[in-house]
Amino acid sequence: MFSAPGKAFVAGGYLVLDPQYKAFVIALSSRMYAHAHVDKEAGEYTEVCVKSPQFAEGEWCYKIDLSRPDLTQETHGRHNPFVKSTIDILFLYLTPEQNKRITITIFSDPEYHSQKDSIPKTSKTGLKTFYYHSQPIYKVAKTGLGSSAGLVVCLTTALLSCFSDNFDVKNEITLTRIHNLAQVAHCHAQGKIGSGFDVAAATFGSIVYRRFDPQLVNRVLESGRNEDLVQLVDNTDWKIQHTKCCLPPGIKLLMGDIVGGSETPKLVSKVLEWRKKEPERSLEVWTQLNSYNMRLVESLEKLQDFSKSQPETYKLSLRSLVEGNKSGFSDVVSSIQGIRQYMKIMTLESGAEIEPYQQTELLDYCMSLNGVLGGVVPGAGGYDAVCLLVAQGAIPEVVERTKHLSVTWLNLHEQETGICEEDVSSFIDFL
Ligand SMILES: Nc1ncnc2c1ncn2[C@@H]1O[C@H](COP(=O)(O)OP(=O)(O)O)[C@@H](O)[C@H]1O
Ligand SMILES: C[C@@](O)(CCOP(=O)(O)OP(=O)(O)O)CC(=O)O
Repeated sequence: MFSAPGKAFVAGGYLVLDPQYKAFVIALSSRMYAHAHVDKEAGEYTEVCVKSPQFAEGEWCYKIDLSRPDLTQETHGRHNPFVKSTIDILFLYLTPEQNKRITITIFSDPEYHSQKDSIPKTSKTGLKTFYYHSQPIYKVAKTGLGSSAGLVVCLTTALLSCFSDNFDVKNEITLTRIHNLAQVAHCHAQGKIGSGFDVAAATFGSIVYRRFDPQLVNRVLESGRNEDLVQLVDNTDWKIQHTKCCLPPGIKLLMGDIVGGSETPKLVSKVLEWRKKEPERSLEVWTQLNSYNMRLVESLEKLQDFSKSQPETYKLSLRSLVEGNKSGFSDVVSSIQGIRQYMKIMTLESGAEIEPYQQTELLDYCMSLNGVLGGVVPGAGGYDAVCLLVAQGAIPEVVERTKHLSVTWLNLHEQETGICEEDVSSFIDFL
C-alpha cells in the first residue's frame, strides 16, 4: 500500500509556468492511498480494476489485450480520465508479456473533498476515518489539494510495484521513474501540459520546484511509441528541480477553505494574455514577485538553521511571536507582504481575480492576529482558499477569532514526506 500527499501551493503561482522561475509547494498530511492486489490466477486478458469505494460508481475496470493495449476500454462504459491515462501510460512503458489480474483500491483523506452528502467510517482502532459520498467522484466538490495528482502518483506507484521484484519506493531511480511516468499520465489525462508542481509535490513532498520543458512530454504524447516513452522516463534529463524545503519548527500551515470557487484555466489564460500584451511591465512584476518568493524560501531556511544552532533563543522568539511580537520573524513577514503586494498588482493590471477584495480583507485581518506570520491566496488564487503561516501556539486563538468569517480551517498540517509505503494493517477495515 502506498500513499501520496496533497499540496498547498504557497508561492510561485503563474511564475512556475516559466522554467526561469521556481515555486514553493508544501506537502500536506491529507493523503491519497492505493492498495494493490495481484490474483494468483490470470485469464486470457490482463485485467486492471481500480476501485474507489468512497464514491458512487467508483469502479473502473479495464480488459487489456497485451498485443493491442491502445484499444483498451472500460468494461462498464465509465470514464475516469486520470485512471485510464495512468494505466495506458504504464502499459505503454512496461509492455508486459504475461497476463495478470490486478485490483487497486484507492482511498483519500477527508480534506480533499467537501463532506456534504457523505458518511464517515472509522477503523476499529479509531485511527483512520474516510468519508463515503453518495455522488460519483466527478460530482463531489474539491477543496484544491490536488486530488488528480495524488491519484495518478499513487496509482502509478501501486501498478509499477505489481510488475517489479524488490520494489522500493525510497530508491532514487524508482522515485524519478514514478515522477516522470505520473507527469506524462497527468498531462495526457488533462489534455494539456501544466507546470506539474502538484505531481512533483505528490511524489517528492515539500519542495522548491522548477518545471520541465513541456516539449519533452508533448513529443512523447504525439509519438505514442514505447521507445520514446522509455527514453523520456529513464534516460532523459528533465532539468527539473525539486529541492526539499519545509517550515521551521513551531511554524504551522493553516489552510482555509472558502465558500466559492475559481476556474484556474480562466485565470491562467487572462494572466498569460496580459503578460503577452504588456511584456515590459509584466517582466518587472514577475521579477519583483520572484525575488519575494525566493526571499520567503530563504528566510524559512534561515529560521530552520537558527532553530538548530540556537534552540533556546529560537523557542523564546516563538513564544513572543504567539504574544504578538513578530520581530524575530520579520524576513518572513515582509516577504509575504511583498508577495501579496505583487499578487495584488497582477490582479489589478491583468483583470484576473487572483487576490480579490474579499480575500484581501480576510488576509489583512488574519495578518493582524497574534502569531500569524502572513497569509496568501495559494496557487492560482481566486475564491478557493487561503493559507496562513502561524505559530503553533497561536492556532486556537486564530481559529476562535475567525469563526465568524466565511472560512473553514481544514484539519491538516504540513507533512513533508512524498510518496511512501504504508502499513496495510491500518487500512484493513476498509478493504
Ligand atoms: N479518490 C479518487 N478516486 C478516483 N478518482 C479520483 C479520485 N480523486 C480524484 N480523482 C480523479 O481526478 C479528477 C479530479 O481532477 P481535477 O479536476 O484535476 O482536480 P484536482 O484539482 O483536485 O486535481 C476526478 O474527476 C477523478 O477523475
Ligand atoms: C496558475 C498555476 O501556476 C498554479 C495553479 O495552482 P492551483 O493549486 O490553483 O491549481 P488547481 O489545483 O489545478 O486549481 C498553474 C500551474 O502551475 O499549472
